Amino acid sequence: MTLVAAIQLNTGADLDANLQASRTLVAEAAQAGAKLAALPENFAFMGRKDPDKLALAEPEGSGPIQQFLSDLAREYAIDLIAGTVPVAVPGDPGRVYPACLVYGASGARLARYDKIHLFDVDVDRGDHIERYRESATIAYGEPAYVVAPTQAGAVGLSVCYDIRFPELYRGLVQRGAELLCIPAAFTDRTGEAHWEILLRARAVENQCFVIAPGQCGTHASGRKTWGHTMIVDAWGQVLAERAEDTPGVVLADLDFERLRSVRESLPSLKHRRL
Ligand SMILES: O=C(O)CNC(=O)[C@H](CS)NC(=O)CCC(=O)C(=O)O
Repeated sequence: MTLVAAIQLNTGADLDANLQASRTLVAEAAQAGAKLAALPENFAFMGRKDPDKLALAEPEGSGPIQQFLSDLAREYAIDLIAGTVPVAVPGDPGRVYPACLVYGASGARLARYDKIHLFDVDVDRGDHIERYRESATIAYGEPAYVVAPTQAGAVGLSVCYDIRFPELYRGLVQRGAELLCIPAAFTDRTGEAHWEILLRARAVENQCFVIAPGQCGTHASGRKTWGHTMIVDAWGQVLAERAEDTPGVVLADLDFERLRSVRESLPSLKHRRL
């Protein structure tokens, strides 16, 4: 059994306050005995306007956000999956990579995955359309399957809108993933309709645990996110979920023997013909 934590945040436009909130909840997770904690997409910053984050872009491997993450992992001896960090795009000051970075308990960086699918979507809110054009300020990650070795096993990395592209997760499970991480800032509208069903489907079809830390509440832009941070098992059961629309820690004990018994008794991953 391995205790893991998904951290729900309501990230605002004050970097220091956001890092402080992340620290407090990672500390709470570590004190509860979690071996791994996962922070949501954009945990460090959500500004009034999409381009505001460009000012925080850090070169790969250095900068205050990455230093904070490395220190935090080491200080609490916990593996840390950092939703997304704005990493500079060489030669393009107008966009950042949405990088999901993983740190080990020693503070060393274990993996980097850049979000592949960008949310260029018009969300129909009944009386008006809410327009998202993520690719205007975000650079596409190069398609890749990234599996990070952690204290909670092999973790397949993805971010938010990626959840709608099941082929990514099939590739991750074929490369050994037993836990799928989906840090998110889902819209309240699409979240209500699709969040739980998509998370549980990815868990069932890939026979993996799913850990999905989300943003919640209203942000500086006026947009609302869905919250409902959850951890799901390989049978599709929700092991733990945050019901409150406020920041907090969601904990679950992952039983990897049970995962293996699910894969043995219902060997759908071995029955694939395509
Ligand atoms: O709203 C914000 O400011 C923050 N949101 C995000 O950073 C990202 C990119 S816009 N959100 C998603 O990918 C939502 C996906 C989603 O909601 C879906 O697939 O339905």
